[in-house]
Amino acid sequence: MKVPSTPTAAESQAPIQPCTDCRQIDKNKLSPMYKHYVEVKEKHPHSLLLYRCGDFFETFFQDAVIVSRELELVLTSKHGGEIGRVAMTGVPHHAWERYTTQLIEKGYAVVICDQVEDAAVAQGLVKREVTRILTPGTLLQDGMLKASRNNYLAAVAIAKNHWGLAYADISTGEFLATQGSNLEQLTQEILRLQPSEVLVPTKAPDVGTLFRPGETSEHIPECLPPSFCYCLRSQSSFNTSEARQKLIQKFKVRSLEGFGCEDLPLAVSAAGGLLEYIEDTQKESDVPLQQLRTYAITDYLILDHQTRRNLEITQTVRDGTFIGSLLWALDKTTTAMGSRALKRWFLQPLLDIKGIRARQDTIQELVENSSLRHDLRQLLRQIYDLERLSGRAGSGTANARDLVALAESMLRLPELARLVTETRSPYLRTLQKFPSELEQLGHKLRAQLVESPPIHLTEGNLIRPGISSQLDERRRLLEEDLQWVANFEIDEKARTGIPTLKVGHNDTFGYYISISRAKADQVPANYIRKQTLKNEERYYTPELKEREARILTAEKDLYQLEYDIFTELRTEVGEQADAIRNVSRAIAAADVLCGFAEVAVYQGYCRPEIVSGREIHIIDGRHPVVEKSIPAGFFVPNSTEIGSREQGAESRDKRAEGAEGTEGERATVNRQPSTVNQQLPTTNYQLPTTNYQLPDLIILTGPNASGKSCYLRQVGLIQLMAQVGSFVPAKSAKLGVCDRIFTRVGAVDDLATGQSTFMVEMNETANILNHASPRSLVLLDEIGRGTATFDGLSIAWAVAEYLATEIRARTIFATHYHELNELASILSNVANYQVTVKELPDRIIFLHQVQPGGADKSYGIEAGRLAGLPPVVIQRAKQVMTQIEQHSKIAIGLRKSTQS
Ligand SMILES: Nc1ncnc2c1ncn2[C@@H]1O[C@H](COP(=O)(O)OP(=O)(O)OP(=O)(O)O)[C@@H](O)[C@H]1O
Repeated sequence: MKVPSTPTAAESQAPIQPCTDCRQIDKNKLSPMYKHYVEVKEKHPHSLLLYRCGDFFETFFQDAVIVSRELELVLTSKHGGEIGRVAMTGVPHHAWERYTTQLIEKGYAVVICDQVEDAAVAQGLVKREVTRILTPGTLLQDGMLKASRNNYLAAVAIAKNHWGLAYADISTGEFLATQGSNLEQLTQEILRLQPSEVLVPTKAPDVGTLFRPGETSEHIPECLPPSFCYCLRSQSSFNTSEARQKLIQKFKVRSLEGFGCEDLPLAVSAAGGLLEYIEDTQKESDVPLQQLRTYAITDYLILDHQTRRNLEITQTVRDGTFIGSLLWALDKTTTAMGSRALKRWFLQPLLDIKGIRARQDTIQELVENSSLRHDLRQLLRQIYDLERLSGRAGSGTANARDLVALAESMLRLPELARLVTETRSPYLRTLQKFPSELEQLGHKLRAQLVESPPIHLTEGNLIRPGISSQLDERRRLLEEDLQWVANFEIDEKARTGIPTLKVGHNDTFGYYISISRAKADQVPANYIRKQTLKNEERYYTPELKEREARILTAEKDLYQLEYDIFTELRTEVGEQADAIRNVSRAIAAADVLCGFAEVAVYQGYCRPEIVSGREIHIIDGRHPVVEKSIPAGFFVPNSTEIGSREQGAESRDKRAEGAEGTEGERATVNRQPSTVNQQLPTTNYQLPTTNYQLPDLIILTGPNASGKSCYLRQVGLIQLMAQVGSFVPAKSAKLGVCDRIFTRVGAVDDLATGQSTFMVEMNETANILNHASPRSLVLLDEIGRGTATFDGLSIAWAVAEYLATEIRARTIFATHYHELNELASILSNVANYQVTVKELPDRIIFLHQVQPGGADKSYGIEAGRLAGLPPVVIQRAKQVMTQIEQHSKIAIGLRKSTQS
């Protein structure tokens, strides 16, 4: 048991509560180590400072309070000089990465202040320096990053309604920038990227503050969603001309024209601000970034945050899990690079038909050539994360295991090239050639590094024999000394006649002669006692001590030499980082396409024909996730036909090109409901007189749980997958390229912004009506259900009418308002479809078949019965329904219309 030490005079006068804030204290009242701690902390007031003390990284004062709370560690205290006790908590030095990762995931920045000299030889206070600054967006360490996810650092520059955005993943080197003129777009872009940290320029004095997700500040512009980490940066680092200069210097170019951002001042400003931050945080390492790429948001299919969420691309809506998401069903990649690329592709689907076809051609070749696909997947499995490994080499943070993994992967490249020699498709052809220097480098690394090196770089055992004569010579001398120690044991056993005598070693006491206590009286006179244990006495002799000193020095020199050879190799790899990353991009793409081909074969997907028209023509489509989640053969396929190119659109195009066209082509048609139902509204819109081959808008009705939402999402997912380049779950498909996909599916209260379910629904609907075009695909599920029935029906009617006539977006509108079926008789580009059920006397059977025509019942009460509502409630609901059906005006109207 540890006996508490008697307090010194200073301690007994000190306040009982330990000091938990070092900002206001007199530093001169601190002992030297704490004084140094406070000085370092003053330079990094917004980060948690982990300060190396022996075998621990300690935190003190306010940081100790935070760290103990966040990591659930015991908060203790320690005497800190005249000031008295200081709050303290710490983590073992070998586990710092694990604890730091937890802190960073919680949105903190961490500064590591390590010992930079050997404590054993230090004169006075051990020298310590800041060796790393870790923030959520600037991580490079393998253990801190998720292999299948990019870790983006973003920077924004906002000027009134205009904005610039730059983002980089410093672990993979991607660096991109864009500019726009609508702040809502910036919000959506941030939501798409899900950055780990966003830099915001500010004039406020509190530069450096890191706001954790959910924390608010007047300095964070309102358009930036609160769920991210924001770091305030000085405005000066975002100054456009300085930013421009910084980019020019970094990439050694004359102008930014080649990057496509010479005329995008806000994009340049954000990119410059981002670069400066990387330089500030990565003090010792020069992070290799790829050249800046500029993009426009409109270069890709636009999916807003709600749509990505509703289509459950990366996680499910219900519980936010990966299992059950689209990527769960489709990710058959075998490398971390491929898995990240797949995610990126889904967040930026293509508009360019040629680009889509290039991906399709590759998948097709891999589908047709199954042995190639199989061999390729086998080979890719042996390739490590070249993208991140080369980044770590370039920034000087790679360890020897990283370089061995790099070497093994680079040595697979010739095999990869041989495998694809005969291939025709674009993505495989790029693998046919790779720079020969990479293979040579792979050979060199394999020849020089041992097969399984340790993680630490300063403990030797990194370099193979025969690489450096100097190294070999030192190893030989060290070996001799170690042999001397072994012989010394044998000799001493013989000399003393103690057969159990042993020569041992530990880090604290060095070499010693161990003798059991029973034989202690037999030790020779020249043995000097070193340590007494329960059953053992430990001794040394002057000659053993001398040998120990020699061994220590030899080891130190040897390790240093190995380290130097290693860092030379690492620098050489770093110089090839760009070339390695080019290869890794090609490998990642091939991996994604191989995975798509694999899914296509095993799930029976087809190659969709991508056309320039507006049609969405799917024969026997399936929902890729639902079909995987239910027993094979149980999913009922359904077809979809919407959005043919009507002649009116052609004449509109001609008008746009300057040809004649008159309003005469338009007429008010079918403005009365076809039935004589005066309860239903007429339309105020005009439609082209020409006949539509396919409807633009489908009203989809059907009972609860019949499969409406599933069908709706299935169409969205098929379109999305097709624009990513994947094959799709259908018998066949002919799809026009969409500019945007919108979904409005089952809203939930947005408690964070204080919006009700209905307001969320209306906001989302307004967004769709304000941005959709005839090229968009709009999927609406139960619009208007969050308010009173008649308000809801009226809104649903007006929204459907507006989409079909004013916007003419391809739309599927699932609803329980059967009254909307009337629209089809008023508007020629609207059609009714229903999901069918079979009605038996005592129950209904879900057929999940989508067929022409409108449903007239929702069987909601039946759904309630199946869900287990008490029979008395079901009975009462039936009575109420009968009453409503008899007396509701709309119901009366509908009855009249069917009778007439
Ligand atoms: N085509 C299909 N084949 C087989 N099962 C299906 C099909 N479509 C849907 N299902 C199953 O039916 C369930 C209910 O489907 P869904 O949620 O789409 O119904 P819904 O009509 O939207 O219901 P509600 O109107 O109550 O929201 C799904 O979870 C799925 O398991």
